[in-house]
Amino acid sequence: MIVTGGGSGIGRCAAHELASLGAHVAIVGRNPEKLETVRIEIEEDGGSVSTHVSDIRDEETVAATIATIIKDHGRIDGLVNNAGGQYRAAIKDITTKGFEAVVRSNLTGGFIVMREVYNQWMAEHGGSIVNMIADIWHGWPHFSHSAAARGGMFTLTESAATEFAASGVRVNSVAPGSIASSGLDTYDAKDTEFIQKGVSPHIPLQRFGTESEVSSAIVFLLSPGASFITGSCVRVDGGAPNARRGWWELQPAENNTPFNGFHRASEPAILAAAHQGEQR
Ligand SMILES: CCCCC/C=C/C(=O)SCCNC(=O)CCNC(=O)[C@H](O)C(C)(C)COP(=O)(O)OP(=O)(O)OC[C@H]1O[C@@H](n2cnc3c(N)ncnc32)[C@H](O)[C@@H]1OP(=O)(O)O
Ligand SMILES: NC(=O)C1=CN([C@@H]2O[C@H](COP(=O)(O)OP(=O)(O)OC[C@H]3O[C@@H](n4cnc5c(N)ncnc54)[C@H](OP(=O)(O)O)[C@@H]3O)[C@@H](O)[C@H]2O)C=CC1
Repeated sequence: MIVTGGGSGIGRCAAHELASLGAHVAIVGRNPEKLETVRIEIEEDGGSVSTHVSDIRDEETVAATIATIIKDHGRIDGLVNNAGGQYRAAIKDITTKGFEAVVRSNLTGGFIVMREVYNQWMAEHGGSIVNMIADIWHGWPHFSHSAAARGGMFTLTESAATEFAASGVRVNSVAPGSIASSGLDTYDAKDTEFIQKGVSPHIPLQRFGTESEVSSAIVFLLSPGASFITGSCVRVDGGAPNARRGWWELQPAENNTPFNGFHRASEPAILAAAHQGEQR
């Protein structure tokens, strides 16, 4: 199994879960120290793991990395195309260079990895691919570059599912909403406040999700349990896109307690609690 972005957050969690189920996990990322830390963790737990330093935007390195994984481990049954990220900015402030950096990170890079895995292995042998996107439905203000890229990845997933089906390759996407992953630590206090005040009040399940809640969707889609699922998107978002004006009047009274003008899910304690659940 390959997990890009396996050195932290959701990717790290998925790598742990896949290794605990008996898979060899090849984790890919730019930062060798992060990968090394996860390698040690997985090996301490008795799992099998290899680390591969590669920027998913660098076509040559990606092609070489996939070739190395096949040479060393003999097969690629699954790909978790998870690496990515973005910074917060209004459209008016996004430079062309910044827009392209985010699109390359969240669309072009994932495309390159998926194409190489398919061409070098899965076209002949089958497999399963999970592409990570985000809660982009109805747009993603202040993250528009990422929304544009993830929207592309959503339809790329649908196209690939049809093109690759005859080769026995399933391709699905997972769309996390607000997840209390280590990835949120890459945002500064102003961004975190924006996320808490602007986003969490609109989550019907009243909290951020956890890394393991996203991982379990990924692992399910990779598994034979999902053998008739391809071209689908599993949302892991606490119902956020379905919340509409007036939705919280439907909540039991004890859940319906706005916090400083915002819903109680915006309390830092809630975020901290979700984080705490993910500590090893
Ligand atoms: C409500 C939202 C809830 C949050 C939900 C989402 C959560 C997550 O996704 S968690 C994952 C978070 N992790 C990350 O985002 C880390 C990965 N991100 C990055 O690596 C960068 O953001 C990247 C995608 C832009 C890629 O960075 P890099 O390859 O290192 O690119 P450069 O640093 O060379 O930047 C190129 C260009 O991009 C512009 N830019 C980059 N960062 C910023 C910034 N913080 N603010 C404004 N502009 C930025 C900028 O134009 C850069 O060019 P230069 O100015 O010439 O450096
Ligand atoms: N947490 C959330 O709320 C949400 C997360 N997502 C997405 O889920 C995925 C996982 O995020 P999460 O675990 O939260 O955050 P993290 O920042 O912890 O994970 C992102 C990983 O991607 C790797 N990465 C980023 N860019 C590249 C690149 N160009 N080449 C190789 N590796 C790269 C990083 O490793 P390194 O630094 O070593 O390169 C890092 O390990 C990301 O795509 C993220 O945007 C989507 C919606 C919501």
